[in-house]
Amino acid sequence: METTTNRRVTVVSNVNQTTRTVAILRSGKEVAQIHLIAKNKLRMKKPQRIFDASGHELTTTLDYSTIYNDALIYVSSGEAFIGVIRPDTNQHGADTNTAAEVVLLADAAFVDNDALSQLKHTATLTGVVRAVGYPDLCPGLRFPVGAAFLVRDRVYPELIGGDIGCGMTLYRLNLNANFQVEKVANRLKSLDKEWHGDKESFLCANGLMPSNHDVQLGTIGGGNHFAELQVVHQVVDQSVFEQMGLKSNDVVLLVHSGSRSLGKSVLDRVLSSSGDKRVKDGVCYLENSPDFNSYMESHDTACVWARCNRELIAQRFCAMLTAQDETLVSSKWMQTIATKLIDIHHNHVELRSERDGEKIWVHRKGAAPSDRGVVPVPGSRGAFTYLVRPRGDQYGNAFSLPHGAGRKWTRNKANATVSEKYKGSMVNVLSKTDLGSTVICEDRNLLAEEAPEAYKDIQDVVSDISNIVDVIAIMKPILTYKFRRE
Ligand SMILES: Nc1nc2c(ncn2[C@@H]2O[C@H](COP(=O)(O)O)[C@@H](O)[C@H]2O)c(=O)[nH]1
Ligand SMILES: [Mn+2]
Repeated sequence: METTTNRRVTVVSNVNQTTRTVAILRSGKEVAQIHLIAKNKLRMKKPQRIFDASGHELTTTLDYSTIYNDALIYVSSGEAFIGVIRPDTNQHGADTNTAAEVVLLADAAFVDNDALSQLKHTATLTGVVRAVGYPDLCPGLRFPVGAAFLVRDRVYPELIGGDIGCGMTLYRLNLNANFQVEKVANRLKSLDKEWHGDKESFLCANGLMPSNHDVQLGTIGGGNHFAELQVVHQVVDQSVFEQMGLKSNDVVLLVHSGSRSLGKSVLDRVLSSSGDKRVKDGVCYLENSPDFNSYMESHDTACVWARCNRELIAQRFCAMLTAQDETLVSSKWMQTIATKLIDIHHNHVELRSERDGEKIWVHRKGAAPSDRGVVPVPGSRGAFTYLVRPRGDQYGNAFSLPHGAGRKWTRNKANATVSEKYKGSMVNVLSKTDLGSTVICEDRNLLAEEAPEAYKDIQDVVSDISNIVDVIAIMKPILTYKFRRE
């Protein structure tokens, strides 16, 4: 004879967690019962996934047998669990180990399950006290991108990645928007070729020693690095916009690049010298140990180098724009052409004070700092960039924000899908965007991999952070530089 256990549960809408209803759940066919309750009582059109209060997805009969009286059951229409995911909780909601808090700040934005698993895994690493995934969360090689990690007493180089110091710099240009984009596009020569100006003086002025990575100084690099001219599409907060030194007819330059081979060599050194220590959980260095000191010195140098790289890319870009000799540009000259408004790293580690005053290492892997004023959150070359100002104390979101829209498709998927979709006309179609902007990218694969449809919807990303930021302005791309052969 079948035994029937009735349990009183509260069924909650994952997206809008104030929408909930109490119901009696009978054992057997729980999925169908919960779907019915979600449709009839929560007015959900297509309930799909079911989670417990810890964020664990309920998929097996065994999962359902552990539902206890008064449990909270979250129903989603396919999106990932929203809220604090606690690894390995028991049926009463208490942690069975000391794993950290996992926070996922995504609701409207699509989040890949592999990315979520990677995020949860980071919360099990020793010393990690909070792992926060932003709506741009996507899978990395071993650790996710679009996340920040608060870690006590140690640093994990792999939670920063190889492009140490990668970030975004925003300049206001002393040009008005009336110039002809195509004319300007023709002036832009390769920003991937070596810069033949006086590197040594440039480095020295920035406190850096020459190294064999300097052939790449001032070069943009592959992947999703870019330099982009944008105009103002909409001003949302006029007073903050003006305080930033912006006017509605301004043209801005957004540069996204990092430390090129220098940062990669730092991570490579960490991985190759770690030997057997490099287990699943990654290499970590205890605060003030010799390895920690040596890593932090290289990390800090890579961050300064990355910042200089963005500055030199901007100088070369502006020199080409104004038909100057790009080898002769200088910071002083740049100040007559442009004003730097924002300059942030989104791959780095830094020490901060937590709410309780305790010092904590904030690791960012594709996460913009939220304690330095307004930051840009770009979508793609075919989407808007939002200038957002953090609001509130920012503790819950680990002093960080999304660094972009984040990839929806892997590079392989984007390449295959986009090449198939546009076939022979791909280069022509993708050299313009739906926003009417022009794209310079002479590498077919990169053009496809970086197509706007390969990225998540930036509006979803911004709506997911609407309770922790204010939108100040929305910028529209007019010319994106990715890669030119000559
Ligand atoms: N405005 C533009 N945004 C872009 C472009 N290519 C990528 N992106 C966005 O930037 C972030 C950067 O990600 P990262 O992990 O490489 O640091 C990415 O998530 C996109 O949202 C572009 O050409 N223009
Ligand atoms: Mn980056």
